[in-house]
Amino acid sequence: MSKIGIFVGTVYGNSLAVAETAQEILEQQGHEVVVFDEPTLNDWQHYNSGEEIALIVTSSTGQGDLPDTIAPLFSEINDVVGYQPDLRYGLIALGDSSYESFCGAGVRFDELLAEQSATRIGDILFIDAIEVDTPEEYAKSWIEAWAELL
Ligand SMILES: Cc1cc2nc3c(=O)[nH]c(=O)nc-3n(C[C@H](O)[C@H](O)[C@H](O)COP(=O)(O)O)c2cc1C
Repeated sequence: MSKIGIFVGTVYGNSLAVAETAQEILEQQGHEVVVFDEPTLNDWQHYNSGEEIALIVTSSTGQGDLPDTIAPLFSEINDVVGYQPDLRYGLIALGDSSYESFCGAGVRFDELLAEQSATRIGDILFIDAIEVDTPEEYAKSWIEAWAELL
Protein backbone atom coordinates (compact mmCIF):
# COMPACT_ATOMS: atom_id res chain seq x y z
CA MET A 1 0.00 0.00 0.00
CA SER A 2 1.19 3.51 -0.75
CA LYS A 3 1.27 6.90 0.89
CA ILE A 4 -0.45 9.29 -1.49
CA GLY A 5 -0.65 13.09 -1.27
CA ILE A 6 -3.36 14.77 -3.32
CA PHE A 7 -2.47 18.36 -4.30
CA VAL A 8 -5.45 20.47 -5.28
CA GLY A 9 -5.76 23.56 -7.46
CA THR A 10 -9.31 24.88 -7.46
CA VAL A 11 -11.34 28.06 -7.86
CA TYR A 12 -14.93 26.85 -7.48
CA GLY A 13 -14.42 23.53 -5.68
CA ASN A 14 -14.84 21.01 -8.50
CA SER A 15 -11.24 19.82 -8.28
CA LEU A 16 -11.56 19.47 -4.52
CA ALA A 17 -14.64 17.28 -5.00
CA VAL A 18 -12.65 15.09 -7.42
CA ALA A 19 -9.77 14.95 -4.92
CA GLU A 20 -12.08 13.89 -2.09
CA THR A 21 -13.58 11.16 -4.27
CA ALA A 22 -10.07 9.96 -5.10
CA GLN A 23 -9.21 9.95 -1.41
CA GLU A 24 -12.27 7.82 -0.64
CA ILE A 25 -11.52 5.27 -3.37
CA LEU A 26 -7.82 5.03 -2.59
CA GLU A 27 -8.40 4.72 1.17
CA GLN A 28 -10.90 1.92 0.56
CA GLN A 29 -8.06 0.12 -1.18
CA GLY A 30 -5.87 0.53 1.89
CA HIS A 31 -3.70 3.45 0.80
CA GLU A 32 -2.84 6.23 3.21
CA VAL A 33 -4.13 9.44 1.63
CA VAL A 34 -3.93 13.12 2.57
CA VAL A 35 -5.65 15.91 0.58
CA PHE A 36 -3.87 19.27 0.53
CA ASP A 37 -6.28 22.01 -0.56
CA GLU A 38 -3.67 24.75 -0.17
CA PRO A 39 -0.50 22.74 -0.68
CA THR A 40 2.88 24.03 0.42
CA LEU A 41 6.35 23.01 -0.64
CA ASN A 42 6.78 21.36 2.74
CA ASP A 43 3.73 19.16 2.04
CA TRP A 44 5.09 18.33 -1.40
CA GLN A 45 8.46 17.29 -0.11
CA HIS A 46 6.90 14.53 1.96
CA TYR A 47 5.77 12.87 -1.26
CA ASN A 48 8.68 13.09 -3.69
CA SER A 49 11.22 10.67 -2.28
CA GLY A 50 10.10 7.71 -4.39
CA GLU A 51 8.32 5.78 -1.62
CA GLU A 52 5.23 7.95 -1.86
CA ILE A 53 3.05 9.19 -4.71
CA ALA A 54 1.67 12.63 -5.57
CA LEU A 55 -1.66 13.07 -7.32
CA ILE A 56 -2.24 16.56 -8.69
CA VAL A 57 -5.85 17.58 -9.30
CA THR A 58 -6.10 21.04 -10.79
CA SER A 59 -8.46 23.18 -12.81
CA SER A 60 -7.40 26.09 -15.01
CA THR A 61 -8.32 29.71 -14.59
CA GLY A 62 -7.56 32.92 -16.49
CA GLN A 63 -5.94 31.81 -19.71
CA GLY A 64 -4.61 28.39 -18.82
CA ASP A 65 -3.37 29.69 -15.46
CA LEU A 66 -3.06 27.82 -12.18
CA PRO A 67 -5.63 28.54 -9.46
CA ASP A 68 -4.35 30.53 -6.48
CA THR A 69 -4.53 27.46 -4.22
CA ILE A 70 -1.74 25.73 -6.15
CA ALA A 71 0.12 28.53 -8.01
CA PRO A 72 2.59 29.17 -5.13
CA LEU A 73 3.49 25.47 -4.99
CA PHE A 74 4.04 25.39 -8.75
CA SER A 75 6.41 28.37 -8.52
CA GLU A 76 8.35 26.86 -5.65
CA ILE A 77 8.72 23.51 -7.40
CA ASN A 78 10.03 25.44 -10.38
CA ASP A 79 12.33 27.78 -8.45
CA VAL A 80 13.48 25.69 -5.50
CA VAL A 81 13.16 21.98 -6.27
CA GLY A 82 14.52 21.87 -9.80
CA TYR A 83 15.17 18.14 -10.12
CA GLN A 84 13.12 15.30 -8.65
CA PRO A 85 13.87 12.06 -10.45
CA ASP A 86 12.39 9.93 -7.65
CA LEU A 87 8.97 11.56 -7.85
CA ARG A 88 6.08 9.43 -9.12
CA TYR A 89 2.85 11.28 -9.80
CA GLY A 90 -0.58 11.18 -11.40
CA LEU A 91 -2.52 14.07 -12.84
CA ILE A 92 -6.16 15.01 -13.21
CA ALA A 93 -6.80 18.24 -15.14
CA LEU A 94 -10.16 19.99 -15.12
CA GLY A 95 -10.97 22.58 -17.74
CA ASP A 96 -13.38 23.76 -20.37
CA SER A 97 -12.68 23.17 -24.05
CA SER A 98 -14.27 26.48 -25.02
CA TYR A 99 -11.09 28.13 -23.68
CA GLU A 100 -8.13 28.38 -26.00
CA SER A 101 -5.77 26.85 -23.45
CA PHE A 102 -7.77 23.75 -22.56
CA CYS A 103 -6.56 22.37 -19.21
CA GLY A 104 -3.53 24.63 -19.58
CA ALA A 105 -2.69 24.55 -15.86
CA GLY A 106 -2.64 20.76 -15.73
CA VAL A 107 -0.55 20.57 -18.88
CA ARG A 108 1.94 23.11 -17.48
CA PHE A 109 2.24 21.11 -14.27
CA ASP A 110 2.88 17.94 -16.23
CA GLU A 111 5.51 19.65 -18.38
CA LEU A 112 7.28 21.03 -15.31
CA LEU A 113 7.46 17.64 -13.61
CA ALA A 114 8.61 15.95 -16.81
CA GLU A 115 11.39 18.57 -17.14
CA GLN A 116 12.42 17.70 -13.59
CA SER A 117 12.74 14.01 -14.55
CA ALA A 118 9.74 12.84 -12.54
CA THR A 119 7.74 9.80 -13.70
CA ARG A 120 4.05 10.10 -14.43
CA ILE A 121 1.95 7.06 -13.58
CA GLY A 122 -0.72 6.56 -16.24
CA ASP A 123 -2.21 9.04 -18.67
CA ILE A 124 -3.56 12.43 -17.64
CA LEU A 125 -7.31 12.47 -17.02
CA PHE A 126 -8.76 15.53 -18.77
CA ILE A 127 -12.23 16.56 -17.59
CA ASP A 128 -14.08 18.96 -19.85
CA ALA A 129 -16.78 21.00 -18.10
CA ILE A 130 -18.63 21.29 -21.43
CA GLU A 131 -19.21 17.55 -21.49
CA VAL A 132 -19.17 16.53 -17.84
CA ASP A 133 -21.67 17.74 -15.21
CA THR A 134 -20.33 15.85 -12.21
CA PRO A 135 -16.54 15.58 -12.49
CA GLU A 136 -16.24 13.56 -9.27
CA GLU A 137 -18.51 10.85 -10.74
CA TYR A 138 -16.77 10.95 -14.10
CA ALA A 139 -13.34 10.56 -12.48
CA LYS A 140 -14.20 7.36 -10.57
CA SER A 141 -13.32 4.83 -13.27
CA TRP A 142 -10.04 6.61 -14.05
CA ILE A 143 -9.09 6.65 -10.34
CA GLU A 144 -9.83 2.93 -10.00
CA ALA A 145 -7.72 2.16 -13.08
CA TRP A 146 -4.93 4.49 -11.88
CA ALA A 147 -4.84 2.71 -8.51
CA GLU A 148 -4.14 -0.56 -10.33
CA LEU A 149 -0.91 0.97 -11.63
CA LEU A 150 0.49 1.84 -8.18
C1 LIG B 1 -12.67 32.89 -15.42
C2 LIG B 1 -12.46 31.47 -15.87
C3 LIG B 1 -11.35 31.16 -16.61
C4 LIG B 1 -11.14 29.84 -17.06
N1 LIG B 1 -10.05 29.56 -17.84
C5 LIG B 1 -9.88 28.30 -18.34
C6 LIG B 1 -8.79 28.00 -19.21
O1 LIG B 1 -7.96 28.83 -19.55
N2 LIG B 1 -8.68 26.72 -19.67
C7 LIG B 1 -9.57 25.74 -19.34
O2 LIG B 1 -9.43 24.62 -19.81
N3 LIG B 1 -10.62 26.00 -18.51
C8 LIG B 1 -10.79 27.25 -18.00
N4 LIG B 1 -11.85 27.51 -17.17
C9 LIG B 1 -12.79 26.43 -16.82
C10 LIG B 1 -12.53 25.79 -15.45
O3 LIG B 1 -11.20 25.29 -15.35
C11 LIG B 1 -13.52 24.64 -15.25
O4 LIG B 1 -14.81 25.18 -15.16
C12 LIG B 1 -13.24 23.78 -14.04
O5 LIG B 1 -14.14 22.70 -14.01
C13 LIG B 1 -13.32 24.55 -12.74
O6 LIG B 1 -12.87 23.70 -11.70
P1 LIG B 1 -12.67 24.25 -10.20
O7 LIG B 1 -14.05 24.38 -9.61
O8 LIG B 1 -11.88 23.18 -9.51
O9 LIG B 1 -11.94 25.54 -10.28
C14 LIG B 1 -12.07 28.83 -16.72
C15 LIG B 1 -13.19 29.15 -15.94
C16 LIG B 1 -13.41 30.46 -15.53
C17 LIG B 1 -14.65 30.80 -14.74
